[in-house]
Amino acid sequence: MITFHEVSKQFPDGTTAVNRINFTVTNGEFFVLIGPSGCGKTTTLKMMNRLIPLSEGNILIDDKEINKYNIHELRWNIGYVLQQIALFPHMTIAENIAVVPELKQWSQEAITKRVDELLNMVGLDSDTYRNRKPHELSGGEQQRVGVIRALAADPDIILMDEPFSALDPISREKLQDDMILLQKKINKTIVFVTHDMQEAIKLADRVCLMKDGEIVQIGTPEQLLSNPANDFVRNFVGTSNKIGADFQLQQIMQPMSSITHDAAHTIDISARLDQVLDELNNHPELFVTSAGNIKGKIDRQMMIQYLSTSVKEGRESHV
Ligand SMILES: Nc1ncnc2c1ncn2[C@@H]1O[C@H](COP(=O)(O)OP(=O)(O)OP(=O)(O)O)[C@@H](O)[C@H]1O
Repeated sequence: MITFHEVSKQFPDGTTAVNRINFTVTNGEFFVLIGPSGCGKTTTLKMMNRLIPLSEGNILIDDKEINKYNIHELRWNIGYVLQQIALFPHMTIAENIAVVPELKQWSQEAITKRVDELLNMVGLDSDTYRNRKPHELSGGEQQRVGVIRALAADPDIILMDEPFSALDPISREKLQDDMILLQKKINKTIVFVTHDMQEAIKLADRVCLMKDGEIVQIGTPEQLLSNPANDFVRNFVGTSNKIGADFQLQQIMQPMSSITHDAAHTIDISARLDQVLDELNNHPELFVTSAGNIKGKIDRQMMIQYLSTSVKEGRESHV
C-alpha cells in the first residue's frame, strides 16, 4: 500500500510542482495519474522511489515512511518503466533483464529461469530473443523488455511514466492489451502516468486527475465519466470522450439486456443503442453537452431507466 499524506514539492527555483496531495494506492491496484502537461504527475511518481525528495508531508509504503527504507531496498522493490526505455546497448536482452537480480545476487540458474519466464510472459520467445542486442528489437519489443526488466526481481510496486506514449498507435494498443493480461497474472501495485484519458479508461482501476499540482478527482474511470467533480474534469474527460461514449454505452448495454422482458424489446433497444452510439461517436461533443444537461452529470442509471420506461410504454423512438 502506498500512502501520500499532505505531500508537497517545491523546486529550488520556487516552482510548486505538487501541493499538499493525499491519496492511497491499495495493493494490487492499477492506479493511473493523469492530467495536463506540467500538472505534477512525474514529480508525484518520482517522489515514491525517492528520485525526487519531497519538501513537505509523508509518503508511506506499507505503513513505513520511504525515508526510513534503505535506498537500495526501496529501489529494488519498486520497478520503474520510462517512456524512453534505456536498455544497455552493449548488453544482451537477457543481461538487460537480469540487472537487478544480479545486484541482488540471485543464482545464475534462478536468473536464467526468471528471464525465460518473463520473455515468454510477454510473447517474446526466449530462445529467439534472449541473446539479441537491443538494436535488434522493434520499439514495441524494446518497450516490452523495459516492462519485464522492471518486474525481474519481483518488486511489489511498479511505477510507469508514459511507458507507451512513444509508440505508434497499433503497438501502443497492443501493449496496453498485454499490460491488462500481464497485470491479471502478476497482480502488482501499479502507478501509471499518462496524459491520455483513453489509456487511463482502458487500464485503470482508479484514476487520479491532477491540475496545477493538486488532485481534482480520484475515482474509477466510470465515476469520472459519469460523475465529474467539476467542469475541469468534465472538459478533460470530454476531450477524449469518444472512448467515454463507447465506455458509457458498453456499460449501459449490459444492464439493458437484463431489464428487457422479451426478445423483441431487446432487439429494439439494441438497435436504438447502436444508433445512439453512432451519433455519439460522430458528435462526441453532444454527449458531453447532453450529459451536462442531466442535472449536471451523466447518470447511467437514469438513462437505463429512461430507455426501459420508454420501451415499456412503446415510445422508444423518442429516446
Ligand atoms: N527540476 C525542476 N525544477 C523546477 N521546476 C520543475 C522541475 N521539474 C519539474 N518542474 C516543474 O514542476 C511542474 C510539474 O512537472 P512534472 O514533470 O511533474 O509535470 P507532468 O505532469 O509530469 O508533465 P508532463 O505531462 O509534461 O510530463 C512543472 O511546472 C515543471 O515545469
